[in-house]
Amino acid sequence: MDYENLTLHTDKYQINMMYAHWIQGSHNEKAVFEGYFRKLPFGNGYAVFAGLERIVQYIEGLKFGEEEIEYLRTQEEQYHEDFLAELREFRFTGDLWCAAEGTLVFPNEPLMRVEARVFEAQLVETALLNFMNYQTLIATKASRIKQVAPDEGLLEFGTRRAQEADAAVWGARAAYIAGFHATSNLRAGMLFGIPTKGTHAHAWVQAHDTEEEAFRKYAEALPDQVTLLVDTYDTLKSGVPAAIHTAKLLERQGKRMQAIRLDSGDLAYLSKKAREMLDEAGLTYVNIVASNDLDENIITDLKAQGAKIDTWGVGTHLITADDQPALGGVYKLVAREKDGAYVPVIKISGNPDKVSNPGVKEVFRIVNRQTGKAEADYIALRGEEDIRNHDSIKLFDPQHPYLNKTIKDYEAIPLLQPIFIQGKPVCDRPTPDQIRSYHKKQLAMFWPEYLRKLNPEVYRVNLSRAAWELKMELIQQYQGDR
Ligand SMILES: Nc1ncnc2c1ncn2[C@@H]1O[C@H](COP(=O)(O)OP(=O)(O)OP(=O)(O)O)[C@@H](O)[C@H]1O
Ligand SMILES: O=P(O)(O)OC[C@H]1O[C@H](OP(=O)(O)OP(=O)(O)O)[C@H](O)[C@@H]1O
Ligand SMILES: O=C(O)c1cccnc1
Repeated sequence: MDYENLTLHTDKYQINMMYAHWIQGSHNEKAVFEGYFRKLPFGNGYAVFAGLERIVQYIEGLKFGEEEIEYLRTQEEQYHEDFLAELREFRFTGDLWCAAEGTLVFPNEPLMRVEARVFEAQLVETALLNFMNYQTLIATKASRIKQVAPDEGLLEFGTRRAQEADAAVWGARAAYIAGFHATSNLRAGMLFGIPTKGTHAHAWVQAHDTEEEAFRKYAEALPDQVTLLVDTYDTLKSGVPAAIHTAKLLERQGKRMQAIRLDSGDLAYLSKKAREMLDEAGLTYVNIVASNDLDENIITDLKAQGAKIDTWGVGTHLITADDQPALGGVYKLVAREKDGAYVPVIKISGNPDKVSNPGVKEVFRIVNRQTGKAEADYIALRGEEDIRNHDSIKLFDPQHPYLNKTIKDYEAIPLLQPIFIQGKPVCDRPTPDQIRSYHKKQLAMFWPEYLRKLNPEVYRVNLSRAAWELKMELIQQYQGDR
């Protein structure tokens, strides 16, 4: 079995729709789908787009091999042999436009746009959403943690609690993009070239007669990277004193112990006491690492209590995004080919938030040239007059007219970049380090009011007048038809 082939990493209904299109002869008609989410996770003011590298790998690897074809034959006896033969020839020949990883993104703006034969565009929905939703969620969670601990070390420790192996490595990458410094997962390090770090577990201490012996032997083995876990028996009475003793042994060899790690108890109290003890012993250079079910709220609290912690190890709450374990990104048809031309399509819902924005769209980030700060995102229909050539732009909020705003001297930066054109990859593949520094620059483009953890300001995402009018026209058309 080829476990690497992700072509059937899709919902069966996609293949059913592909089949029905094929039977009806409409499978080669072009369709445009857009991917976006409707609500920000964790009550955050922004999300950090991630998942594109995985999407590119997936699209490049799309191929129905003999195993896949044989399996489909067993799943649905109505699938015609000629359809299965067509699948054997399948490859992605369309266009994919996508936001860059690390970009700050907001609800209801297109982050991915697939323009392809409906046969192809339909197949990829499930996987694209799977990758975008998970990685964007974890990058956003990690970014929240980074916001509250901007000057400390951040280690990703989540693999043992991750929802299986893929989530662990891609989650580690997402955390790195958002500003974490290293992961404990070596495979993530090897795959993506991100830094790895590791201390030791309680098992190392338990495997010796005394804590002092355990620490000494560890220091003998890895003298240049000694971080000792001090909470196995009694943190302040035995763990920290034994660690101090080991640090002194290392000093005699001209070496410096790196840190101690606290993994239970009152982390504020213990870190302050441990700091005092280390300082009194002249070990001001020994850092304190803390772990144990941390997240952005506990870290904020610990800092408010004056905890003396230099590095945070964060696992479960980050990698599982446990306060909101899914991002609800969707993939909606916005235009389809009819008689050789595109017609816009809409999805209407009793829930106004779920009514889709019809038509093929572009997204621009409107950046004020005076301040260098982002003022709003602006969604226009493809083919509208290019707003990059205008002197001023009127941001229009049809539902709240008093919020209208005119911006002068702005730069309009397109958010969607070409990734595949006619099936060929056309994008650079930035490294995680490049994405990480791009993300940092993205953050600098936003006022802190949008970035705060609790009750952030709502960043403006507006439709152009033409995009709004098209939406109203289609709503009227469908409601008039009833
Ligand atoms: N001073 C503090 N203020 C707020 N939260 C804290 C403080 N110290 C520790 N915490 C958090 O409280 C929780 C304590 O969890 P828990 O009761 O499982 O830990 P424990 O009993 O200390 O250790 P163990 O992992 O051995 O069970 C953790 O999420 C930890 O990060
Ligand atoms: O708490 P997290 O944020 O998930 O960070 C990772 C945790 O994994 C390890 O211990 P493990 O949880 O396996 O055992 P423990 O709870 O007994 O320390 C480590 O000591 C951390 O506590
Ligand atoms: O290196 C560590 O301290 C570590 C790694 C994974 C999970 N918890 C801790």
